[in-house]
Amino acid sequence: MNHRAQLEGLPLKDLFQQDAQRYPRMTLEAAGLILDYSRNRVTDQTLGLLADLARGRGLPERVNALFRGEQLNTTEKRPALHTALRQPQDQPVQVDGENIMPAIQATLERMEVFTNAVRSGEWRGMNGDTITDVVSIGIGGSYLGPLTATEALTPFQSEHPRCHYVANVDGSDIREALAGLNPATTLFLVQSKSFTTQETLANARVARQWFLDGGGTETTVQHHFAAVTANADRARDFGIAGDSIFPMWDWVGGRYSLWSAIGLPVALAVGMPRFRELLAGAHAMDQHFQQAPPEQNMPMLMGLMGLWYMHGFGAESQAVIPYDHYLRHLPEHLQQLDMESNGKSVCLDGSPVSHHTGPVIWGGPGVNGQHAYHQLLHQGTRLVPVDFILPLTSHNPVDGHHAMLAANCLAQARALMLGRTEQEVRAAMIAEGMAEDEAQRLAPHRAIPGNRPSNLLTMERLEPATLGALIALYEHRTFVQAAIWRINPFDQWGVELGKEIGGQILPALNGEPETDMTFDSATAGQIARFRAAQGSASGSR
Ligand SMILES: O=P(O)(O)OC[C@H]1O[C@](O)(CO)[C@@H](O)[C@@H]1O
Repeated sequence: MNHRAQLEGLPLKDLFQQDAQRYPRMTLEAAGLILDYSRNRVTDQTLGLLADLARGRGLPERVNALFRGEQLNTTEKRPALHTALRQPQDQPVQVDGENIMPAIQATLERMEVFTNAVRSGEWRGMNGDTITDVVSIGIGGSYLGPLTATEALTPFQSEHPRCHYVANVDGSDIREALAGLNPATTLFLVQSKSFTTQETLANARVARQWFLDGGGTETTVQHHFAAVTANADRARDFGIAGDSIFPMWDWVGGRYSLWSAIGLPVALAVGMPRFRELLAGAHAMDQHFQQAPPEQNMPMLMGLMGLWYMHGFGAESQAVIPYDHYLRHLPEHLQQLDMESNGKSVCLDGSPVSHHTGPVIWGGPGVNGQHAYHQLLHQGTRLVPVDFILPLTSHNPVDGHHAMLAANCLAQARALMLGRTEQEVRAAMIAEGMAEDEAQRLAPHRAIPGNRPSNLLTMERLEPATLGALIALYEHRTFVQAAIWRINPFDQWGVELGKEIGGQILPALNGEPETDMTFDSATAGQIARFRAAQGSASGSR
């Protein structure tokens, strides 16, 4: 009998009954985070087999290669050095024979000067006013990481500047963001590694026009626009002063760029010392990832158990459910991080993979989800492994709320694990006075299979360092799975085709006469429908 089949006969609740030490043994602490992985369908033997798999696949060597800056992004011939952005200056990292640490430190220092100037009120707007609001314009990795971190660190934010985010090329997004803002006291950060992203440039142009319409001039644009980009020439062409352009580098992937100057809105919101704590927390997780053996390595264990569920039990998704209001954007960030990284069908050598790759990542804040999708987690036909995340203390200890929140979180993990048999349900209903035949009829509906796995990640308090460690943990978890599958987690060619076709459709929607593209009948039909709607909308205005 194979190991997976053996586990079928060993439900989680029995594993707990047989072994009083299961919880302490399957609890691991690193970088301020505590992972309780005892409610997973694993035994010591499973974990040993998974660790053997990791070693057999050369995972520890791949991790060292990542940190050394080897060109792991083989299709774009680049290293992926987000870890260098958060490591101490005295440890050199070479890219093309050059130590990149001085450039990273110089950028952090420039961020510090800029952040201090804006936060202290020394940086003045066009009329000599201090900056009250910062609007970050960017999308994908130039948006989700900073948004997640800014929200997560709300308790550490000063009153000013307030941070706003615009990502979507939907007029409603920017219109809502600008409503109520004063052009004289607003600073825009145009965040784009490439400075070619259509959505970001379209929003930046609207912001610029809004500023000019609000009394700004081509000269005072300099006081109100800064950029973070690896393409400084294009930012300068947009009219942003060289002093206000912060660099990024080819060796930082968009979805791993929170730690670079893309984190500037976070630094503006919480101050540079807090931003440095975020980096330090991520670095602590990096060290753990590099140094701990697979059996005691948090990102490796999480990544390997994820593989176990996908390949052993057919799991297609992974839920991430933070029981913390301030972490409500984390699932969105992890969605991009994991799905843009590991949504791949070929191995590093170009051959097709022989199995599924990245799971669908989804989730939302607990307790809200309990009243929405948890029903499927408990009684649906699919196995969905869950990561619960719970800070042990609250920034807002309102009237016993935090104990209620924690009770719900622990209850979900326990209920998923225990379930309730038909027999138990029937006996309980009869004990409450229900007629036997009615209890018999209802029992299958009310029985809950249980044996559903979850991790519980806790931390003393959600603060910059623990947040840094948490996000780095998921970055490395993603890397672990990619390394075992031998896929490239650092490119994203799949998003290009949509961008290209969007570029062909836009002129047709705008009715540009030179459009000679022929489209399939569905696309052509929808273009005609869209154009007709614009015609009738302009007629009715
Ligand atoms: O920072 P940029 O170059 O504007 O790119 C934004 C995002 O677009 C993508 O290339 C594709 O969605 C992401 O990887 C990236 O984070």
